[in-house]
Amino acid sequence: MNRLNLENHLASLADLDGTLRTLLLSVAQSCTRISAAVARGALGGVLGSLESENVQGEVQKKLDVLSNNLLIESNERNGCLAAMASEEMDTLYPIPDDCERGPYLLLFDPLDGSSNIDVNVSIGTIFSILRAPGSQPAQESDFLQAGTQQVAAGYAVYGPQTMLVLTLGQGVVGFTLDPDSQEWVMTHPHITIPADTAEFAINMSNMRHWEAPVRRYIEDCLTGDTGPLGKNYNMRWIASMVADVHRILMRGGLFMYPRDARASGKKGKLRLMYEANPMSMLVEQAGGAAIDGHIRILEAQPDELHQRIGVILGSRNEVERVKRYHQED
Ligand SMILES: O=P(O)(O)OC[C@H]1O[C@](O)(COP(=O)(O)O)[C@@H](O)[C@@H]1O
Ligand SMILES: [Mg+2]
Ligand SMILES: [Mg+2]
Repeated sequence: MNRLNLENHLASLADLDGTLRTLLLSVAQSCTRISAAVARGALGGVLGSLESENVQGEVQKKLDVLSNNLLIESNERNGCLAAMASEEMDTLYPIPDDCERGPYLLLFDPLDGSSNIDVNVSIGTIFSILRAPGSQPAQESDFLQAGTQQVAAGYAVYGPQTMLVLTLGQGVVGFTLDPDSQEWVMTHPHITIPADTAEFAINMSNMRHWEAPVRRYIEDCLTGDTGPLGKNYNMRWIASMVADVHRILMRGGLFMYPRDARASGKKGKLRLMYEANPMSMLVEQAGGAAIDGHIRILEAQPDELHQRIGVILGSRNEVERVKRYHQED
């Protein structure tokens, strides 16, 4: 069989800047290493929590920190980066003085779906790449660029198969990690999201805190074929954004982690820079849409590195309907 791997695919893109190519291979290499740690699970002593909390007050799992360290280790010496930023680090990570610096910024959620680590359910790594504005040394403000400025975004999902899903702004492609050769083999050359769906994903336990437009939409879905949407809906909630978004990229659907009335939910739960932006770029590039309720997520102007945002993304017609419900509210 003639197999196209990630390296050959990137080499075939004539316009791709060589530094960006090196960076993408280096990020993919970090994901290969994280995948190996995830697969060892209890045998590798990687399950369970640490005593520490991250800047957002969340208890860190061993794998959150391990994955963060692997990403730093694999990427600080590749000569591609001015700095990195992560869910698990309070502020930016500057490239050390003894390493060559490069023109890009790398942001990541090293381990997404932390509550699923210890129960052997799909988890992942999400990443976003921006251009560094050029100031040396890099500053936190360099990262505060709208999602439209991303030059690449993607994720690895550690599930029944390990996959890497990537966009460089010209469609979405998917690779599967061959467990024998440890190669990322292209298995999904043109990922697209159908415009319509009859499947939604939301944490229903938060229903009493939702804003009216979200409540209205879900009530319409639950009414089924006798209600205004005229069809019966199914529901899925994995509680790993990476796995829920992966399902949507594979077969369509609507994913929502909306803002809600709780003190902790007023700004949304998911983080703009390393969760919402990269996933929104992937979803848009696959023909879907991504909004915070009112505006396109990719146009949100970030004020801080760990900023949160409401997220509604997936099949285009369904996202438009939820947007309309927000406008009518
Ligand atoms: O447990 P909840 O409230 O359903 O939240 C689940 C959401 O939180 C997240 O786990 C947040 O990401 P982290 O695990 O990286 O903190 C998302 O992946 C997921 O969609
Ligand atoms: Mg996450
Ligand atoms: Mg995380």
